Amino acid sequence: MTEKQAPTGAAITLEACGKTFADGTRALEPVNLAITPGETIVLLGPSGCGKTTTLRIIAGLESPDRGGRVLFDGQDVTELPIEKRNVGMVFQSYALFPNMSVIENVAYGLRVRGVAKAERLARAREVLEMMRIDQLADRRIDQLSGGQRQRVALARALAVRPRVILLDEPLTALDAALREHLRAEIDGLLRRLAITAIYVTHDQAEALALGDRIVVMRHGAIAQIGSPRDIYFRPADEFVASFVGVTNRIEGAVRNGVFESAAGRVLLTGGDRDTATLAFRPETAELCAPAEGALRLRVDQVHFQGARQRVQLSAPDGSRIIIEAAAETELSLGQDVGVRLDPSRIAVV
Ligand SMILES: Nc1ncnc2c1ncn2[C@@H]1O[C@H](COP(=O)(O)OP(=O)(O)OP(=O)(O)O)[C@@H](O)[C@H]1O
Repeated sequence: MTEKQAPTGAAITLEACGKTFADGTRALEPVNLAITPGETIVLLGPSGCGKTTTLRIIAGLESPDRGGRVLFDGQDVTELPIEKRNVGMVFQSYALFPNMSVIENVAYGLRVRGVAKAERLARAREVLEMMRIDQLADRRIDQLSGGQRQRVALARALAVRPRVILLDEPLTALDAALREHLRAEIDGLLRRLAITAIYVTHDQAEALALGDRIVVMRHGAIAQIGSPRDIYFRPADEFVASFVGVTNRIEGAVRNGVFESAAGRVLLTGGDRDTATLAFRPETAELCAPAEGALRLRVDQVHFQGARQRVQLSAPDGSRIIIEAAAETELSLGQDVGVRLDPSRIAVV
């Protein structure tokens, strides 16, 4: 991540914004959220948790239930329609005009705003150059690849110089390699422009890479708001822990300051408990000889990933543990191994 410039984006505040649809579906519990100018906020959560509804309320495509308010830079915009809010939007499906050229698509928002032709084409070209796709200016949309289309969609959203850009799963339709590439590009662009951005995704890797802060949502409510590190290393509850990456869990009990389970014993600093769950991330554990580890487990599966390998282990009681190991470590299925844990990176819940 590079540092952002002095912000040019709007501060956005949601006050008690809930949403009940006409058919009675309660999509959103009253949500409070304060987004600072220039910040990139990621709304993360499983399908149906209310991410898109939140985004549409900010855009002005949906109004919140009575009592809810949306503020841009302190000004109440709750009653303002989308075209008066100066927001840019990018969707998963490109929503470009197929019969117009790239530059006409990018200039479209300026045309709607009554900007004269010469100026709107100049501004559209400027955005295309900034995104390094000016060589595509005269192509038709159906002559573009998926990645190019999504760049054009982003250029079109930025051309109107919005105070906030709203992105709803913009990379979902693209293949994995392209997704990662474009994600890095979007990150660089948002930071360079210091625009306020709200990005909806159900992909945790995308959220961790892009967000200044992440809002984890569940059943129409906010489960946790925090920096990517907060969310990853200090999840507020089981739901956040399991949604954001793989977490290993071992059931056991704590006696005399020692966590005891079928997989092994771990020295702890906390108090005793009859039932306890030890939780840790795959990359915080280390393989070692069976006699040297806190846990003793059996190798069930090995997935070679290039620089690393992901190893699935099992305990005598059947519980499964995933860890990451250096690719050079040779492992055979059924082999007994030890696992060393970093005491500062385990949680007992
Ligand atoms: N116009 C509508 N009428 C009735 N229910 C709706 C409407 N739009 C959305 N919903 C419901 O509101 C809930 C939240 O939907 P929303 O689209 O905000 O979820 P989401 O988190 O964006 O999900 P996804 O990741 O699948 O897009 C869902 O149960 C959905 O079915």
